[in-house]
Amino acid sequence: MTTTAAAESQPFQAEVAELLDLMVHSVYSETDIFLRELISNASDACDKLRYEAIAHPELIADGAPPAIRIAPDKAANTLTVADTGIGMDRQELIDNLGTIARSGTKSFLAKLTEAKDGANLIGQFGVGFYAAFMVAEKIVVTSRRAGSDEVWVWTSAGGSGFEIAPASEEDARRVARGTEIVLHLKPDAAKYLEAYEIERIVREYSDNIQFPILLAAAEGEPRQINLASALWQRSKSELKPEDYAQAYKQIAGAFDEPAMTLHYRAEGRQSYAVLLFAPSQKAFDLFQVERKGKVKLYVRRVFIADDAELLPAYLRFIRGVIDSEDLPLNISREMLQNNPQLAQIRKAVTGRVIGELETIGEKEPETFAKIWDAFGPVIKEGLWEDFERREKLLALSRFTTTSGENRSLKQYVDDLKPNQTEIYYLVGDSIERLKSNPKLESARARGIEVLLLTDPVDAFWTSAPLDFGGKPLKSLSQGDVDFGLIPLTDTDEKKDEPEADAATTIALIKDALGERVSDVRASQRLTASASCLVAGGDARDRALERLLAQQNRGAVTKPILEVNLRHPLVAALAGDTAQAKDLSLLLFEQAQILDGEMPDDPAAFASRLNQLVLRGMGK
Ligand SMILES: Nc1ncnc2c1ncn2[C@@H]1O[C@H](COP(=O)(O)OP(=O)(O)OP(=O)(O)O)[C@@H](O)[C@H]1O
Repeated sequence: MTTTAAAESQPFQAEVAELLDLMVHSVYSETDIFLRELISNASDACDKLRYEAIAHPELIADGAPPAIRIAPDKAANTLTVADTGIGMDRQELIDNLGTIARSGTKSFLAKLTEAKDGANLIGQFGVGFYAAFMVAEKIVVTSRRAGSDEVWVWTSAGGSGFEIAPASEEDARRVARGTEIVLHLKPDAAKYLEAYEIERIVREYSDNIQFPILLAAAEGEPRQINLASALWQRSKSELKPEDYAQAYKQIAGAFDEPAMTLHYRAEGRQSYAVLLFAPSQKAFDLFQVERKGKVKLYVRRVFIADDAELLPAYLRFIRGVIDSEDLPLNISREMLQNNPQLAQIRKAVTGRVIGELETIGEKEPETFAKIWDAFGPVIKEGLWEDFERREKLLALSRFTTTSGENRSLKQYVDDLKPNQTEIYYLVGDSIERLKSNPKLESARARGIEVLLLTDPVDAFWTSAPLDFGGKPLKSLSQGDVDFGLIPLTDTDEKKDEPEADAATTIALIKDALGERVSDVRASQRLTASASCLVAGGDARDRALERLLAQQNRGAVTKPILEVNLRHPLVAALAGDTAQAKDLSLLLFEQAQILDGEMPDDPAAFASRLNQLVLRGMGK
């Protein structure tokens, strides 16, 4: 019995209350995961104790090895999961089991509300401990922080809050170190009291937990039901794909299958074991500002840190473990950043990951397409950040182009048109919009492939001068393009239409547009449309400018208006000086709209258009 005299009620943080409400009232098919989450927390707690004990060996002076104990009690209808790990003091119980200290919680909850089966999302987000409320109507957590005399009891039946109280003597005696979690099961969760069910779940989800998991059923001695070895230390030959899949799910807390598994041991100047995975599904927090990595650092099987920046930020979707034989165990988390040995490991492992992705790209294009689909926009951040590996990352990249999907630059270069010396691209918001962009017309008439780039990061990496295989990348909305030497394939291009008089027409338009543009010139890009806007040769691409302007970073420079001298509207302009100003403005505004921009004065645009239409109708 716990003493209730000093019990204190505390409310849950609003997000927790909302989450619990969702868990209790929605029917999730995969309730089994609650056990995985509790075991994973228990294992983390054992990891943390081992780490703290390096500097404070007195914490484990009792000699009790870290372990996890699962005890079903049919008579009491309770399931207990206990560990001899780090434990929690009063404040930690309040903070850790009453709040969710994670950015993105709000948007996650909104998604969870919409989703039919939230289990997958729960896995992505890791609601962790709270998953236990799917099967329990009441949870009692008794915990002793390692080295402390105090033991505290946290009790909650879900709802809006929990109680916190000091433990009774009896409870305190029982919990010598670590955390004991007692689940008072809901009537429909009685199956979790069966030893075979518990064993099944542990085998399925938690076999690779490093610490022994003991099952203490009513009859007989407690027995170990997991393998309790660090999988990454085992040799590849004894492991099956299922073992890896399970290790991935357990290490990453994920539900999907790994799309890439990389397991090796480096020997030489440094020895370390590497077990890394690429998920096949996107994590919800991939684009958060912190861009934190998720590869765990171990030193000789002892967990050291969750995010030791073992890979560059553009590989932050990779999950897994690196276990070093050489780093000092007492390396502080602060020292990790400047450690030269770690820098070497980082460099070598980054190279291996990229190499493995290359191999998958060549040998298993379908798997690679999955990885690229989920993480391409992240990998492309490397084109901007990792100068050293830019060439390799460009070779890895896949693009939607005017010729198809999932095209590599190698394929692009293999299919160059005669006399084509550049790789063309266009940056914009959506593939559909880009496909109808007039700037593609002349390229299309020559069968020239154009990369259609729609990820926000595309505007950035393309702003640096780049080439692939000696062919520079060139934007179709920036500077001059000259397709003159590339033969036409589309005979529709109106080569023999009469051209408007260039000098007069351009002078008229320039005069009409004044300060709106930096220049007006005859276009090489257009065949069917009348006009388009481009950036000057040394100005930023217009898509990047728009993006920066939206974030109030950098002013928008004046564009260049290109006109198609064979277009009847442009031809008409020179012959009708009375209407030249309206027609010029219309050419400018049309071009803005085609780029996804609003004309500066939409009402004036509409009225101008109406007048011209009426005139055309002879009214
Ligand atoms: N058995 C335990 N021993 C010690 N601390 C624990 C234990 N269980 C939970 N905690 C603490 O409570 C926190 C919240 O746990 P919870 O499972 O909700 O999320 P998490 O483990 O941080 O996230 P995730 O589930 O995504 O790994 C943990 O970070 C840990 O600090």
